[in-house]
Amino acid sequence: MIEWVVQTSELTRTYKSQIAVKALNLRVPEGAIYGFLGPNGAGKTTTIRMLLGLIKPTSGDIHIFGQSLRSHRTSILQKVGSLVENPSYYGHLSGYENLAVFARLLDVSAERIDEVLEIVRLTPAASKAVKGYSLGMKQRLGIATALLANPKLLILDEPTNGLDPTGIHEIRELIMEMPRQYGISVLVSSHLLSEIEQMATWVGIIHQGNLLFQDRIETLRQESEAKLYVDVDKPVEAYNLLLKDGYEVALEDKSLVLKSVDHATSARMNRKLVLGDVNVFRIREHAPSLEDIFLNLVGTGGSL
Ligand SMILES: Nc1ncnc2c1ncn2[C@@H]1O[C@H](COP(=O)(O)OP(=O)(O)OP(=O)(O)O)[C@@H](O)[C@H]1O
Repeated sequence: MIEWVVQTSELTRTYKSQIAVKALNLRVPEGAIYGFLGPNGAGKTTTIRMLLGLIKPTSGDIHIFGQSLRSHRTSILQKVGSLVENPSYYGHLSGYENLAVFARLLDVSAERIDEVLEIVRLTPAASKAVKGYSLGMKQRLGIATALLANPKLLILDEPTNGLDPTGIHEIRELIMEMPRQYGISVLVSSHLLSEIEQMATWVGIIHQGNLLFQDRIETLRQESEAKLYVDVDKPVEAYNLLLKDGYEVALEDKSLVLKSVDHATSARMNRKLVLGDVNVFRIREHAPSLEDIFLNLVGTGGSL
């Protein structure tokens, strides 16, 4: 059975008359890298802020580690590390000194500072002033801060925003290590499908406050497997003919759609249709990309 580290029920947040997040039932499995994907303005940050107790839901519930955030807020948030928007640092202090400030607040040992610097690969730059850090280094310092108190869950809101390809790669590699090496589940938001595709094990797609898809990334990939599209003059008759003959067939926009694309099946199916007095205009194979599926869900307005 899957253990859910985050479970929301009908989570909703409105701003005046605008619904930013609509009856969200988010499920983040333990050990997952959950890619929370959606175009700008979809409701990702609003959801994340609710999960971190930074804003109150208008309605609905949040359970993290199986406990209600409302009644166990402090104990839950002690085990959650987060990076939301660009964190602010003391530019004149070094990376180490900045972490030491947080470590004192969190009552964390000096050894842990060294450990998190090592994890985010900032040890060589630990004594350098943060004002000299690149944006990628600052984001890694942000993740180091989030890791200080040994969290079981890491919540990262668009951590690669504004980074160059090298910076994006470093953050991605870092995120991918979290469940495997440190037993930390991750919820990471992004508006870039390509990014989520490369690191997530689960994906939730949000658009205009609605969760349109949520499952394992493989399930999304299966949707992009090749199918056979058959255009005929009498789609309904053809559909019934194939169905009666035991084909796994569906009717989509007047085309028959079959899962199987092997030669023998398509030849047999073609013969069946022709003998059944159906004119076959075209048999074509098509495999939608993940991008097609995403755009289909959110419409072409969604940025990728
Ligand atoms: N404080 C606020 N007051 C009014 N409306 C808000 C507020 N915060 C967010 N919204 C609105 O709620 C909707 C969801 O915004 P949100 O920031 O959660 O989206 P997002 O998916 O994180 O997008 P982005 O990637 O652009 O940050 C948007 O239409 C936004 O304008």
